[in-house]
Amino acid sequence: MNEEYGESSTNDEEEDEEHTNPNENIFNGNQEYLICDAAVQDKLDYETISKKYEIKPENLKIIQAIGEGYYSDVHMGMLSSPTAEIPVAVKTTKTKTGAMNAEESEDIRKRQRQALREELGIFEHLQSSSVGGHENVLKLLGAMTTIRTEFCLLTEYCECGSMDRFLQAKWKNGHFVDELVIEANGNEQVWKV
Ligand SMILES: Nc1ncnc2c1ncn2[C@@H]1O[C@H](COP(=O)(O)OP(=O)(O)OP(=O)(O)O)[C@@H](O)[C@H]1O
Repeated sequence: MNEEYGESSTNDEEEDEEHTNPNENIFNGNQEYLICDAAVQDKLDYETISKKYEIKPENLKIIQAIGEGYYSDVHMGMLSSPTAEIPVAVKTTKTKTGAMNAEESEDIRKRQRQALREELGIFEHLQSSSVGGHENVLKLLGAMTTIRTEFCLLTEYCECGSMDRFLQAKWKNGHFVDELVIEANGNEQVWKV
């Protein structure tokens, strides 16, 4: 998405509400847009990181929560493209900040957005042709960086979840060794589970 947003009202109470239903909190049409006279630091909070990856909110449908990290909640969603619906993992700031008050809550969310912004930068770099990209590197499929309440990054959805848990489960079941095979891939040999 690469739109110029006009001024809109900012409701601090709304922003600091702790929601119990994750799907209610994100992408619920409750958007906050760029305030033109915001401090420079605040403006940075809304700047488009990458025009190439920016998507429109209406093209993303959140389906269900699938995990959480230290800085983020992760949902499975469907991204609409002109030709297809693509399953994606959607990483957002956390629904519950655990903050004691509104100010603290916004501070925490700012740090979470910063962490996601940095992650997005790394992802973008890894996709680039100069680095080469790789079939085993998670693909970045989109991002929303200009709407504070909908800040998120979208990657391809991995049906088996996180690799560490997947491998640990295999190890515990004793399946790990049996399922490892080497496949010839041109001149290279690649491990396949
Ligand atoms: N692309 C994906 N496909 C499927 N599940 C995912 C995907 N990305 C994340 N998850 C799920 O969400 C969980 C947390 O995501 P992730 O591992 O990215 O967080 P983290 O790196 O630990 O968090 P943070 O960056 O906030 O510290 C994972 O353990 C996994 O279950």
